Amino acid sequence: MSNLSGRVQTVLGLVDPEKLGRTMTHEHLTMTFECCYFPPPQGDEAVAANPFQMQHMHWLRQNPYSCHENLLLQQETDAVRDELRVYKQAGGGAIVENTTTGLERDLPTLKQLAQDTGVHIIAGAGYYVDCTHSETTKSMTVEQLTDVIVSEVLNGADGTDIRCGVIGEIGTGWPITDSEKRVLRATAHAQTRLGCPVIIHPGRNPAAPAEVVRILQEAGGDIGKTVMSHLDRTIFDEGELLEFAKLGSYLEYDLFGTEMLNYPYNTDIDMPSDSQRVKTLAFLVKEGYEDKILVAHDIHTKNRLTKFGGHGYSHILKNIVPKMLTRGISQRQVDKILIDNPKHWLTFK
Ligand SMILES: CCC(=O)NCCS(=O)(=O)O
Repeated sequence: MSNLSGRVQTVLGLVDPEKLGRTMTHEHLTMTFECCYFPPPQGDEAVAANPFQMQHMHWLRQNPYSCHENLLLQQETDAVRDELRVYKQAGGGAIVENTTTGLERDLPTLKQLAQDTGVHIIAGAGYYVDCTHSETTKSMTVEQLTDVIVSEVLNGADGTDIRCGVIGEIGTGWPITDSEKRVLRATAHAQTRLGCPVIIHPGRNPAAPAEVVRILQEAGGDIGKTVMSHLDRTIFDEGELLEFAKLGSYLEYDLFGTEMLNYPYNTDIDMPSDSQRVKTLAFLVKEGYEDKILVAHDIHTKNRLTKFGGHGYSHILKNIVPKMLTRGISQRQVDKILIDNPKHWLTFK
């Protein structure tokens, strides 16, 4: 048994899982999303170049990826620090920071934020989607990728001694590329060696989550200790959702606060509203999946910070939980979703 067993690994070291409290399992505190820049609608170039004005707030919410400056969350560490203090006051205890290689992960900043705010921060190991894989990453074998991921958890990442406490978010697209498949296999191998939590970013297709699970399973991964992120923009049909849920992963609704008409990365997708998300959670609870649900905001652009008129990291605690309680989800079930499920997922075997 390793010294990680039965513990959660934060950027400040190992902690007793009981200490986490309410946990958002999919956030970003410092990163860049330049890899996913999407050109603005024709005629909107001037707004995109000068977005942070009151009269442009609605445009920015509808077109968050069409403005370079909005994608640079790493410029807002002071605002994020203030927000984490608000999150703590609102009853938050921990945050899983999902920034992996390809998104400019910054572990020293995460460590400083944890020290400054008292919020437990758990950092992510591994690689984001294919378009961010370097030539070196693309040329690595599964064994080499596994060694890197294991080392990020056991020794520290990016030349620091700051250790990651989860693998992910591991990025995959649709269809899943060869390089992404190698990273998935390495993730499963590393998970077998470490007994650690894994979290996946699936492609934007209803078949994508199950295909990822198939690849992980074939490589020996522990699906019961794996989170499937972004289900809110991926699986819409209730029957398909229940089919996927049967595979045994955690089911994460992590885009709370995101409401947009035209989702640029796949215009066939209708991004749900927060009310629709709550309805889906109530459905999953009714179907017996209360032990498998996780929630978060996945803040990854500036406009979602309260400094820029956004909902911030406390939106779920302040606004969504009261709504859940009026839609058939009990306080005990809310506590499972916010406290118990994250704790069980994050604890090393
Ligand atoms: C890095 C943040 C991220 O990948 N978020 C998911 C965005 S989306 O695929 O749901 O649009």
